[in-house]
Amino acid sequence: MTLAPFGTRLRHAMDTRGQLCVGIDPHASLLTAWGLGDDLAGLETFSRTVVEALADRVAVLKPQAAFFERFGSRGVAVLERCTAEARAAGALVVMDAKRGDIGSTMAAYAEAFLAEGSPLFSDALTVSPYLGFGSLQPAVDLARANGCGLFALALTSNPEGHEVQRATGADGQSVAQGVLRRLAAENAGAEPLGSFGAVVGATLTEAGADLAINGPLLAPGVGAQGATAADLPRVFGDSVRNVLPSVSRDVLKHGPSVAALREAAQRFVEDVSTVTKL
Ligand SMILES: O=c1ccn([C@@H]2O[C@H](COP(=O)(O)O)[C@@H](O)[C@H]2O)c(=O)[nH]1
Repeated sequence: MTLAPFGTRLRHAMDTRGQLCVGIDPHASLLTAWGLGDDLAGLETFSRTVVEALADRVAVLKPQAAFFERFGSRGVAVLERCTAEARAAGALVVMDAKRGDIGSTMAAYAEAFLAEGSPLFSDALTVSPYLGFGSLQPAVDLARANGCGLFALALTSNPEGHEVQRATGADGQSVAQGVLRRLAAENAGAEPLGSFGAVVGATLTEAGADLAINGPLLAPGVGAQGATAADLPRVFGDSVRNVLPSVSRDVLKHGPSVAALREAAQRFVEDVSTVTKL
């Protein structure tokens, strides 16, 4: 099946369901808080419950691959089911695996997540451009061919990211600005929204970079890391309509009640809507 471009599908999802991505991060502490074991059965119940609660109503679900991989191949099998079920229920899935490598290895990573028929096929993948933006070309090509998207790490939500991302490159611009410029080039002419997004933390004091990339801006850091919806206009300025705020723990802590998970997500959707519609 040929998918419409990811940017088009994401714009529609954000306009109809609201600008929110909920992360599926099965921390050991959350499994325990939900009364589950920190084991494979707990992982399966946790991820199934989140998908049941939210996949038919939030725009995007973002499984954090690391929390599944810690259980080895059987954890990855849970991730496969979770991804397929979330997509079947209507959510877009952004796989948070932060892949980045060179040449044929990058191509293999891209095939793992962005080739139709792959067990982990996702609507978009987070990628690291810090082996050089050009090293992501196999993923850019496959994403474009298959109606998928990428989110490249530009200005991450953690303070440690600054030493690399704010460093000045040979062209006198910050390294992050260079990543944003390359994303803008990939999105040139795309309507209503390009498919090649940036990760820009909602925790930043200010962006300090031009975020007008004609693509989505995935904004982790809302909730447990301290940012709120009220911070979004300050960080994202005129690009706030293209922001996809991402919350994991601050929604997930309301489980295992399906109703409570839904209420928590809905509160974030409404908070975000208040600031993006100004
Ligand atoms: O800059 C980044 C990039 C990715 N993340 C990921 O998002 C979630 C955040 O979880 P919370 O519980 O809402 O803090 C997690 O999977 C991170 O790996 C990020 O936080 N910052």
